[in-house]
Amino acid sequence: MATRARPANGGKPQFPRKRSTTDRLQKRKREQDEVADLQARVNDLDLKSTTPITKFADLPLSEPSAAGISASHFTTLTEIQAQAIPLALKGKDILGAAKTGSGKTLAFLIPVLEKLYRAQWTEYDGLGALILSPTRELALQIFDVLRKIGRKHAFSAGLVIGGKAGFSLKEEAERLTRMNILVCTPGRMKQHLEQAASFNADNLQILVLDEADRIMDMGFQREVDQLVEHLPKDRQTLMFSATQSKKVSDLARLSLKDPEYVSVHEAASHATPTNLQQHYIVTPLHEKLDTLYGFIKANLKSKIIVFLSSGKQVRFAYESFRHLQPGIPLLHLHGRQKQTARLEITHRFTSAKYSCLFATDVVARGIDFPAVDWVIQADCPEDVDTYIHRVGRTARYESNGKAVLFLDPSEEDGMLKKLEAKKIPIERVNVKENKKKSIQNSLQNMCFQNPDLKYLGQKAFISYVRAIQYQNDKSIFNLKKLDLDAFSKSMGLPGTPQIKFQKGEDVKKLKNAPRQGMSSGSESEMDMDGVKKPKDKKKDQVRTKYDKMFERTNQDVLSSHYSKMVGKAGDDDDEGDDSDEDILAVKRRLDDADLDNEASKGPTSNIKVVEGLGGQDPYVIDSKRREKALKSKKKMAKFKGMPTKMVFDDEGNAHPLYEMSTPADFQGAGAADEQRQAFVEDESKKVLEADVDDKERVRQRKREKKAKRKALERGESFVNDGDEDGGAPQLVSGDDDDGHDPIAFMRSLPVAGEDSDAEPPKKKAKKWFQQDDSDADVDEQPRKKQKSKGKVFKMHEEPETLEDLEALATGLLDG
Ligand SMILES: Nc1ncnc2c1ncn2[C@@H]1O[C@H](COP(=O)(O)OP(=O)(O)OP(=O)(O)O)[C@@H](O)[C@H]1O
Repeated sequence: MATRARPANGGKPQFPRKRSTTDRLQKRKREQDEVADLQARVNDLDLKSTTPITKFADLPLSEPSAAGISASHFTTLTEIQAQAIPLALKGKDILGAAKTGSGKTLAFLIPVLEKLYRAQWTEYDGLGALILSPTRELALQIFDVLRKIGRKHAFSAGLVIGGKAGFSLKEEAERLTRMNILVCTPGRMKQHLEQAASFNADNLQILVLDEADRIMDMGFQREVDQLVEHLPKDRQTLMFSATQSKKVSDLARLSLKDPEYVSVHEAASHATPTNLQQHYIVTPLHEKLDTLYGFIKANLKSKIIVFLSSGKQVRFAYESFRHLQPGIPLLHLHGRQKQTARLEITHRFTSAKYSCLFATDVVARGIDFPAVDWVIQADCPEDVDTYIHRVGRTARYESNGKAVLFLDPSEEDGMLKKLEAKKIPIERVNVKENKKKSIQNSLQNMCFQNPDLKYLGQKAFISYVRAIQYQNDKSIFNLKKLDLDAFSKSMGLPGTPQIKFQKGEDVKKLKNAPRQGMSSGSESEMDMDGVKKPKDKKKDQVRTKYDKMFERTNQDVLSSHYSKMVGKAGDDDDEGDDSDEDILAVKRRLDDADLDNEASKGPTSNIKVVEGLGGQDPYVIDSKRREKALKSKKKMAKFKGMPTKMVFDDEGNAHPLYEMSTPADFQGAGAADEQRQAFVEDESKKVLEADVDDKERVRQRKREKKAKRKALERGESFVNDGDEDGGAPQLVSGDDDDGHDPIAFMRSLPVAGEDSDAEPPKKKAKKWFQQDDSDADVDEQPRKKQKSKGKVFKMHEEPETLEDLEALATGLLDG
């Protein structure tokens, strides 16, 4: 423990000597000289020099920046950095384009720090730099890099990404008034500028748009236009993306002045990194999940991102694969999860060695997960730009990576033409016969046992079909060419869900309307060809007992009978998507609320009569006590007596278990003995069927218990997702905005590297696919060489909640 030395002046406390005015003036003079010298070096920079700058040390940078860069172990400039930084230091507006993973973040962060340093920006000068990112994850990542390289500067920096777990707008605004640099998403920033009176950006020196094409597209159009109105026109503007557009309208919207277009890879033969191997597989839609599962099983010792088209697709794939326990930690990420869950999952995937992350395009752009081996696009991307960004999550900087695109036969021609036109080198491969695995039966089983999973599957199916229907590029996406019945079956669903579409929707608009879901407005509805109604199908198909039982359990979600019964649709959809309500949101409800309603409809006197349920005597409310009793489920249960068992026919109508037939019907149905015989046979068959069912359930429990025992024997912590008695695991969806406990969800997540899902593979996985033309195996490349190079992105001391983030935001950048 450190001890304090006795002061030499006999114990009198010593205070630091107050700096005299002369000292202060001298210090200020020194700083001004330094800045003047720096500015002179910047002015002397020869942009046309034939010997380009290759080292950070050769750039005219301030001491704090140089120290921060060096402490972050960056020494050599990447191409985009070498070209963009000198121009930006000279104050030019820039449109920067370079392949994914080529170091664009530093290309704009260094000029930001330098601009404010040379302007001798202080805490009293307010907001000096604004950096916009299209997603929260990317904003956080940029903020993180800023903290690293800006650690020696004295600027304050903040992260403004909104989210429910964060501060209120007012609290956030108070903190933001003290910030010099803000990294933010456009929507939240616009809110601040409009609603927080104390907050202004009148002094802003520099504006940066990362993933500029995305920020400028119609999804953010309103936010960006309104935000820009609050910014001074005489600022510097930097725009970067791997798929940069030079749209004149965009430049005008941002009032760029003679921007320099820096496109380092424009002349390159390919638009994607050279160290990226790209393949595609033609797999019919109904085999997609099988192919995906087969792929994951064959690559257990890998870090994989699987892109799917919607949050619901992601959740279904994640939940169903989780129950199949492929032997690799599974994670999932989509935009409707709570902020804390998103951060937690990002963090886990970042630090995982082997893991498979199912994700939507929320992580398609900019995110720098270290050492990703594979990017799988299980759902075809909406356009080539999205393709480029998705595959860019691997093969970053100097590391290698592989990408596989799954295409339905109907998508193949259209997509390949588009990829070719944008200089994407992609090769066809086929799945090896012995690596094919059908999981349809397992999924069917799981959906049968777990209505939540089936419900999720139905929603995933609907969201997929809707996404295809609303895709703009009809040369690739054609709903009529997809076998939707087979797709639904492959997901383990009992029938093909019926879907209604809204006319005249635009997919981008829908995608960017987070809380409005996929439908909007009051446009008329139409049924689409190719999506059969379950009823039509039933007629010409022999239905098994399983089909019947599926349909029966289906009633809580799909039958109109139930919607009539409860009168109102109440969706408990965690994703807040009301678009499915017409078909999916019906909840079986016959509770106190109904009784309340009934009571309120009673006679006008103060005696109210509630009809007894199931033909019971009416319950007379003639006193306060009785009225109160009405609100107690327990008391009413006594009054209700024994429940009556009802059965539902195929149309969803309820009947008593045994119904009396009329004498005419009875006589018309044949001799009494024959009827009795038929009845006995029928009932015996049902008992036998139920027996098979029960046995299967018992077998399933035994399997689960065995798995649990084995896991314990191996010394792994076993996460029991199921109920106490070993029943089927239930979905835990607390990660979403549905008010469930997110912690419960997080605990159910496999922990990278030590997960119960993650049985260590017994054998080394073999190559999973073969090349189309030669039948030769595609080499499984060794994992990235880069890992040992010390450039692994770490979020060790990183904030995990918005509170943490904000705590950081209020601090200075010094490390
Ligand atoms: N000069 C450098 N030296 C070494 N590594 C670098 C350098 N510049 C960037 N990197 C590393 O390269 C990786 C990719 O950088 P960055 O995230 O900035 O790429 P990007 O071009 O923005 O990619 P994307 O288009 O996907 O957003 C990061 O891990 C970063 O740390």
